[in-house]
Amino acid sequence: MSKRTLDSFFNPVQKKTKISLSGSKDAPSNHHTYPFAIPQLPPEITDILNFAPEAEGKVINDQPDLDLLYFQPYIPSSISTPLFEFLRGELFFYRVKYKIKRGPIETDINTPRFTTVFGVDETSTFTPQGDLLDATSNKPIPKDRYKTCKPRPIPACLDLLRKLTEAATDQQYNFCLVNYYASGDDSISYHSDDERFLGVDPAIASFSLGAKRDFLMKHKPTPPSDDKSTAAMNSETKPLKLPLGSGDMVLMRGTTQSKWLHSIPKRKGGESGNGRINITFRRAMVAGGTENYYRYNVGDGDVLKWDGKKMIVWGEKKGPGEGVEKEVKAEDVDKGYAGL
Ligand SMILES: O=C(O)CCC(=O)C(=O)O
Ligand SMILES: [Fe+2]
Repeated sequence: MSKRTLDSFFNPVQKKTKISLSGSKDAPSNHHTYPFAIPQLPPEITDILNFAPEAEGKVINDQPDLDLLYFQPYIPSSISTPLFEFLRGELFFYRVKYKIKRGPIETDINTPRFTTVFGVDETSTFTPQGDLLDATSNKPIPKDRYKTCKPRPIPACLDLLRKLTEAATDQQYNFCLVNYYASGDDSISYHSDDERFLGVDPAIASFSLGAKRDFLMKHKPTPPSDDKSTAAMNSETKPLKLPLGSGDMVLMRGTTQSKWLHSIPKRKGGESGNGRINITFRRAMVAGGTENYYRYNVGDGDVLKWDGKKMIVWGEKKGPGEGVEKEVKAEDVDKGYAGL
């Protein structure tokens, strides 16, 4: 039997309710699909993150079909800037280009923000070693399950936030999408995240870090009808503007996605030049969701990394640990988020 010292008798071991005790001493997250390893969050951040949410969520459901839970903030204010700096500095990003076809016309789309994504839909799970298993049989997945992408496990630094968010919102998430808006020229146009692969009335938890940006919402147009209640509702709904600050979280749930649109419009001046990160947690139900998310958030272009001042192309090394100094600018026209 081990002896207890007098000191430990008077200072009994604290019972911790932490979800994860991972700190910077643990190995970085790595996987064969990652261009480079992603460090663990430093303990200065994880220790405080366990106190989230800092504020109680406020329900916003005073308009037809709208159901939001707004945390102002969710992430304790003492760590929102360090967390923003950590994620901007340590994650890999992409500037995705793709084509859309409307009838006979093909249009080139340059996504007007930096993006990255991690996760896999409900039909598969990652082993701790990073291998994909079928979620039902627990056997390796068929080779052709993901034809257009290689799913990436959520790194520990984002998985801790995912687990905390699951507990606080009583929902489950298997995807983490990250947007980086470098300046007021970066944006996301009006869309809804109501793809079939998310199931009916999906809950989406959306975090803001860094510069304050306006989050605009408006009801989807309702088809003209003789029905009085529809006409009444069209005139009843008014657009909403949430000035999302660093650490805020908006949980969109119920019919919000099927009936409302949301956007982050371009802005001149203000804080937007300092950069903003958005993290969304979602739950995709089928393999098509996984293929969609990787296509529109990773794509097949260059890997980009923050060099302390700007995003540069990573990979073509010119010296130890350095990427080529090729600035990636927000040259894009926001032709519209396909949101397919
Ligand atoms: O940046 C935001 O707050 C919104 C991002 C968003 O709507 C999306 O990624 O679908
Ligand atoms: Fe969205």
